[in-house]
Parts: sequence; C-alpha cells; structure tokens
Amino acid sequence: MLTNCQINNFKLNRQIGSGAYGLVFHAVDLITENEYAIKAVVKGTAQLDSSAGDAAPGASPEIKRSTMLQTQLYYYFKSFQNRLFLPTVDLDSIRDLSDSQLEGAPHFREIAMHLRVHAHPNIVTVHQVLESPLATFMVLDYCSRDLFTSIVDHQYFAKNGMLVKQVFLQLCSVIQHCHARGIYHCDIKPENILLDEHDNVCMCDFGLSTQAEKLPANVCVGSSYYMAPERISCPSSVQNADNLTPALFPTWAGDIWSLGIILVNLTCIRNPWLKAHQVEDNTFSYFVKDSKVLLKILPVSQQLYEILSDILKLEPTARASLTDIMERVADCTSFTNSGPLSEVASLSDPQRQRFLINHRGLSIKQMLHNYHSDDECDRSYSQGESDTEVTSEEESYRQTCLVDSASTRSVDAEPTKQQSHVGKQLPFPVDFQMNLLTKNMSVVTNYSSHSRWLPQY
Ligand SMILES: Nc1ncnc2c1ncn2[C@@H]1O[C@H](COP(=O)(O)OP(=O)(O)OP(=O)(O)O)[C@@H](O)[C@H]1O
Repeated sequence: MLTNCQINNFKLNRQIGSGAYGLVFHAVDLITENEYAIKAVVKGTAQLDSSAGDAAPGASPEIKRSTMLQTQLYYYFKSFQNRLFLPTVDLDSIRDLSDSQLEGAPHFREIAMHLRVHAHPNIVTVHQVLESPLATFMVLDYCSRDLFTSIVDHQYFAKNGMLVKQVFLQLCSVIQHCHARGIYHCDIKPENILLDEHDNVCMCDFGLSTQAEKLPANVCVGSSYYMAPERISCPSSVQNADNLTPALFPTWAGDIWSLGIILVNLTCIRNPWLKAHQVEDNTFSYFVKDSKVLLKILPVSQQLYEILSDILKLEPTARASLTDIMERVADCTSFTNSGPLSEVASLSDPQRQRFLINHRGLSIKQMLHNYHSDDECDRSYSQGESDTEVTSEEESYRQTCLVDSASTRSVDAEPTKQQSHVGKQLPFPVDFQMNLLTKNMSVVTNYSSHSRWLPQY
C-alpha cells in the first residue's frame, strides 16, 4: 500500500479506487490544500500481462493487474524515497493528438478523449497530467461518492424521485455533450458516475471511450451488465452484404442502452439481467420474447416501463433519442408501482432548464427554489441527434431478432401465459433471477481497433 508518497506538490493520502485499468488515489495539494483524485495509468503492456503474476493462484486477471500495478508503483516510489518530481504534459497537446499519434502513445488515448469533453460541468475536470517512465498520472477533480455506493449502500434514491430525475437528466446531458463532440463513452455504469457534495453528476473514466461512430457486432467493450445486445450476443449470421465482414452498429446506441439500465438501477436498485445475451441469460431471453416481462421482474410503473421499452430496443437504431428520453423522464409522474417513487412531480419548464444547465455548486433545493430569480439558460449544448438511417445489416439484425423471438415464442408457451397476467402481482417466475445491483468490471475483448494500454483478454 502506498503511504506517505508525494508527487510534486500533491500528497497521496490513500487509494480510493482500482479498476481493470488504473489505480486512483486521494491527494491533497500541499500548497492550496485542495483535494484531488490522481489516477495512475501504467504505460506499456508487457509489465501487465495477466499471465505473469504475483497475485494468488486462481485470482481473476483484474485482481492480478491491479495488484501488479500497486506493486510496481510501490517499488517505483520507494526507489525515489517516496517523492517523485515529475514534468507536466501540456493538456492541449494531448487533446489535439491525432489518431495515428495516439496509436504510438496509447496511454494518452483515455486522457485525450477525456480532455475533449471535460469542459462540461458534469464531467470530472482534468487539471494536470504528470509523466513518469512507469506511469502517467492524471490529476482530477475529487468526488467523495459514486452512484453505486449511493444507490446500494446508502439507498439514497429510494425515496427521492426528484433526485432520480436530477441525476438521470444530468447524466443524459453529459452523454449528449460527448456525442455532439464525437466521443462515445462505452462504459457508462454507476461506478463511473461520481456525485459531488450537492448530488451533481461528475462523470469519470473515459478509458474505453472511442470516436468510432460504428463498432462491429460482438465487439464486447464495456461492463457486461450495461452492454447492449449487439455488443455481446449478435447472431453470427448478421454480416455485411459481402458476407465477409461483420456488421457495424452505431456506437451512440450502445450508450443509450446503458442509460436505460442506469434508469432501472436508480429506480429499482436492481439490474434487469446480468448479460443481454439470449442464450446465456434466461431473464434477457424472456425479455426478448416479451418486453412486458419488465413489469413482472421489476417494480416499475407503466409509465417507466414505456420509457424503458423505447430505450431497450434490440434494434440499435430504433432506440429513443437522448432528447426524447430526457423529455419523457422529466414528464414522468411515476417511476414505480408502489412506494415513495410511485408519485413524482413532472418538471416545470424552469425546473427542466435548471436540471440541465450548470448546476455544479448548487444543491437540488437551491435549484428548485431559485430558478425564478435566474436568467435564461446560459449554455446551449448542441442537441446532437442520432443518425437514424437504418443500414441493410442493421435491418437484417433486426429481422433476425424478430424471427428469433417469434419462433421461440411459438415453441415456448410459458411467456405467453405470463403475458396475460401482466400488471397483476405474480409469483416470481422460477428461472428469472433477482439481479441485485453489484459491481461490474470493465472489459475490452475483440476490439482490435482500440488499443488500450492494457493487454486485451
Ligand atoms: N475523480 C475521482 N474522484 C473520486 N473517485 C474516483 C475518481 N475517479 C475515479 N474514482 C474511483 O476510482 C474507481 C476506478 O476509477 P476508473 O473507473 O477511472 O478506473 P478504471 O481502471 O478505468 O476502472 P474500471 O475498470 O472499473 O473501468 C472509480 O470507480 C471511482 O470509484
């Protein structure tokens, strides 16, 4: 464990996060006493090969990687008496690196993507980038809570529909901002959504983000619970007209799918399924046959069910646009069929504007009560509407899914029987899983065009 370490004027206090790709530390600037988060991203790949290892036999590759990174950093600091003096790298020069330049410096890819969007008030700001031979260190805004802990451990949203709206609408606004700038996050999950002291969203971790407008089927990038079906379970029969190259699917639609799962997390404290894979996940397979299954496996209201079914469309290009989702969530008057979230106020126009403009530094109470005293929204992010053109391979995928679903329904009578009971309190079907919300690790497989600094597995 790193203790008493210092990089330039930053004292590292403790480790606050570790993922598949980096270690994050709480740090204090000894001059200003401001708090920061410092994310260490190791350069190169050889040192981090998951087959080499100092971790316990049987440990998962993710554990081995973060253990190795910790060990490397420990010895690195030790060799400099725990004090590193590192040069800063000019942020504009990283942000402006071209794709070919990023190929040669893959450890800068995450930082470059992050820098292109971090002006948004609900995205964690990158303050400095410090360079050492072993690792690159990103100095970031520090946020003390993440959405996962707030939803699960603190049950923070269970009784507050307004807070659900605030956080969800801010998140949509972040993704709209990113998409309008040609950046697709690809790893939206509660662990990557931080909250400031006023419950405002601070999005982090652009490690898997990409500028690719389309990705091949089954590219498998993201975290399994939040991954869209075309990323993990696209039928192999779906190919381009030449029958040689895999079909391509719009990247924006993958982010929209993940937002739908987040909306379920916020309102139900559950995941609908563990994997949007028809063969490997029973619940998802039932959902494909009949989306009304959501009304039985989750405590969602009819209104929320209708919003979710327009987000969680199998056909990527048919998914609701961000603007539509935001409008409908703002208008929604009931998230669940009983309990505190069964009644929630529709947002008035001024409230809507408040929820979607720069809120950092204002509490929800202040936002709700002070809206009339402020002028018009000072920020007009481009409302980048999604490309809705349906390509032949996407249409073919849609057809395959429809055929799949129709043919399975005819041989499997159970879901049809359940469908007739929709809306009534039914016993939980035996083979549906109660998917309580748990942490989910990011993965990148089969993603050759995107060289993350880690070995891909
Ligand atoms: N700015 C920050 N302030 C506070 N905590 C942070 C900050 N950035 C990251 N963290 C914490 O560290 C964890 C890991 O950070 P991050 O997601 O950036 O790393 P990663 O290696 O890409 O992780 P993953 O494999 O889960 O995607 C986050 O889930 C979060 O809890």
